[in-house]
Amino acid sequence: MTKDSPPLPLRHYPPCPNPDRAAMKLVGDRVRARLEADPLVQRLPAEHAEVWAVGDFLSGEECDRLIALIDGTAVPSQILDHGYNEVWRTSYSGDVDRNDSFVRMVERRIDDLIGLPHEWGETMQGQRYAPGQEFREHMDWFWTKAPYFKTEAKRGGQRTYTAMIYLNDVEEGGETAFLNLGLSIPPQRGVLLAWNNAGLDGSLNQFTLHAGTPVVKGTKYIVTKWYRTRTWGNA
Ligand SMILES: O=C(O)CCC(=O)C(=O)O
Ligand SMILES: [Fe+2]
Repeated sequence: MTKDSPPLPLRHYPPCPNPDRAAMKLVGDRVRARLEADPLVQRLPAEHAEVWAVGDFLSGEECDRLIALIDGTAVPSQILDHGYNEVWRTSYSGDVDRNDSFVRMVERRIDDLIGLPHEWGETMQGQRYAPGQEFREHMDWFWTKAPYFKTEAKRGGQRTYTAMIYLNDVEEGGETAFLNLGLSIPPQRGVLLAWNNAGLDGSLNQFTLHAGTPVVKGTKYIVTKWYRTRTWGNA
C-alpha cells in the first residue's frame, strides 16, 4: 500500500507479498497507453480498477467456431483447477488447441489489441456454463502465499491482464460481476472485456474481485486469456 492507494474494499483476500509488483506496473502502463489510444476501446466506469470493453471484437461466425471447439474439449473445471472445489467453479472448461491456426489467429488479435508479447499469454481457455453453473467470486491474480505460486513464479509469474470474450448472448443470468466496483456486465456475443488485475502502482488489486454469476436460462460460452509478467510456461 502506498499513500495514494485506495482504501481496502469490502471483500478482499488477506494481504500477500507481491514479488512481481514492478513488472505489473510496467505492464499496466504499457497496456493503458495502448488501449487509451484505440478508438474502438471503451473504458468502463469504475474508479478503483481499469476495465475496458470492445464491441464486435469477433464476428458471429468466429464465435460459433470457438463454441464448437469448446464443445469438443470442455471437461468439468475442477479437473483443471486443483485449487478450487467443485462448488466454486461449476462450469466446464478446457484449453483450446494452441496450435490450431484459427485459435492462433484469435490469440494474436488479442495480443495485438492489448499490446503484450504473445509468449506472455497463457493458452486461451474456453468455458461453458449450463443453467445453475457459475464461477464464484475470485481474483485472477495468484495468492502468492499458496503453495502453487512456487510453480507459477517459475513459469511466468503473476497474472497481469485478463482478456475475456463472450461468444453468445445468454437468455438470463451469467453476468460478469465486479463486486467491489459495483459493475456487472451481461454477456454480449462478440464483446471482449479486458481488465488490469493490478492497481496503478502494480499492487495486487483487491477491487478486481469478480464472479461469473449463475446462468439462469440458456448456455454461456466464453474464452479467457491471462497474461503474465514474462514468458509463460517452462520456456
Ligand atoms: O464467466 C465469467 O463471466 C467470468 C470468468 C472468469 O472470471 C475467469 O475465467 O477468470
Ligand atoms: Fe476470473
